[in-house]
Order: sequence, then C-alpha cells, then structure tokens
Amino acid sequence: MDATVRTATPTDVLHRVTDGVRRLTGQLTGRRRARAEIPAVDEFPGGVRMYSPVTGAGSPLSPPMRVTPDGDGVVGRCTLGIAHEGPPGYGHGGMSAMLLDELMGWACAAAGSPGMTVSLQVRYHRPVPLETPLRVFARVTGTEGRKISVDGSISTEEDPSVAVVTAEGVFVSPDPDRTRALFPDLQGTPGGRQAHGSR
Ligand SMILES: CCCCCCCCCC(=O)SCCNC(=O)CCNC(=O)[C@H](O)C(C)(C)COP(=O)(O)OP(=O)(O)OC[C@H]1O[C@@H](n2cnc3c(N)ncnc32)[C@H](O)[C@@H]1OP(=O)(O)O
Repeated sequence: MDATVRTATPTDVLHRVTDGVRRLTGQLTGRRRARAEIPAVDEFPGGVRMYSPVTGAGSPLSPPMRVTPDGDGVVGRCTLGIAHEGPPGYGHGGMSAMLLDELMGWACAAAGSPGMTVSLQVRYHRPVPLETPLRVFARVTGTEGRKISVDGSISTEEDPSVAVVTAEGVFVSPDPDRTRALFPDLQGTPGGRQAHGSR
C-alpha cells in the first residue's frame, strides 16, 4: 500500500507492475470466503479479526492497530502511513473515526458487553501526524440495559497526555435473536464462536 501511494515511477513501469500484481492475484485460488462467513482464525466478537481494516494483520488496508488491555479500558497502538492521508502529512479524519470506532467496540467486548455502534461523536482537536506512533485509548463509562457508553481518544506515544482526537459513543448489544439474524455464522451466540472462544 505504501509503495503504491508513494511511487513516482514512470507509467510504463506502473503497467509492468500492474501485470505482475494481476498474475500474483490469479494465484489466490481455491475456496473463497463467503460474505458473512467468519474466518476460521477469527475470535469474534472481541478477539482476533485477521482481515479487519483496522486490526487485521492479514489486511493490506489496516495500519494494523494492536490492541491490549490497559487499566479500565483498552489501548490500541499503530502508525498511520501516507495511504491513510487526509490533509498533506496528516491522517484522514475518517481513519481517526475508524480507529476509535473499532477500539471503542473492543472496549465493550473487554467489558463483557459486545456491542455495535449506534452513535459516534468525534472531535478533532489537532491534526493526527502520519508516520508517528499513536496511542488510541477507549473505555466503557456506563451501561444502561443493552446500551453502552464509551469514551475514546487518540494521542501520540511521545505525548500521551495530549489528546489530538476524542470521541464519545453509544454502542448497543443486539439481543440474541438480532445477533443470530445479523451474524448467521456465529455459533452459540451471544458468547461468540465456540470453536475459537472469545473474551
Ligand atoms: C455483536 C457485537 C459485534 C461487534 C463488532 C464490532 C464492530 C466495531 C464497531 C462497528 O463498526 S459496528 C458497525 C456500525 N454499526 C452498525 O452497523 C449498527 C447498525 N444498527 C443496528 O443494527 C441496530 O441499531 C442494533 C442491532 C445495534 C440495535 O438494534 P436493536 O433493535 O437491538 O436496538 P433498539 O433499537 O431496540 O435500541 C436499544 C436501545 O438503544 C437505544 N439506541 C438506539 N439507537 C441509539 C442511538 N443512535 N443513540 C442512543 N441510543 C440509541 C434505544 O433507544 C434503546 O434504548 P432503551 O432500551 O433505553 O429504549
């Protein structure tokens, strides 16, 4: 991804590389995952998501963000590159929202209430620098029935006390019937995939 968005190579080289990429892609044969199929390596919800655009080590789109428990919440560490650029040299606002949305979902799962975002308010205090290690933090601040309130922030690792982006979100744990309808590939809902466990 980085090489693709950085290169200033001449067009004929781009054409040759494109042909090579097509040849390589053609080797990704065999059974393809269906749209709602959960990858066998995943722990859903609240664990490994191999092809997630945010945390997935197997996704070319993802930074990827590495998530660990931290105090009463979860912390995500990642570095955005030029492929994630908004204003020149800085992260795209949608990328910041995506990092926060994902990590705030992890905070719900870590607190034992996996939920889906129903509302996300994001405040951009300073531009997010690219190629700079970032620290994203999220924690559950309250639960009311199936509704979970979550706070999140992004800062740099160098200056963790200064939040450059903050967010407040509401997440909702779908009831078991809705969960089964939304995620037909889940076994033993709402606890998650039995084969791989979950948090
Ligand atoms: C299962 C976990 C999966 C974890 C995946 C992690 C993903 C990371 C985060 C994401 O990106 S999620 C993707 C973006 N979000 C969505 O696509 C969610 C789309 N919304 C839905 O599908 C439904 O709203 C949902 C299944 C989440 C809930 O539908 P329900 O019919 O179960 O909820 P309902 O409408 O009965 O509302 C439940 C409560 O939430 C409240 N609520 C709903 N929308 C709200 C809102 N926008 N703001 C505040 N509160 C809200 C609602 O008022 C109610 O409160 P009360 O119980 O007090 O009455």
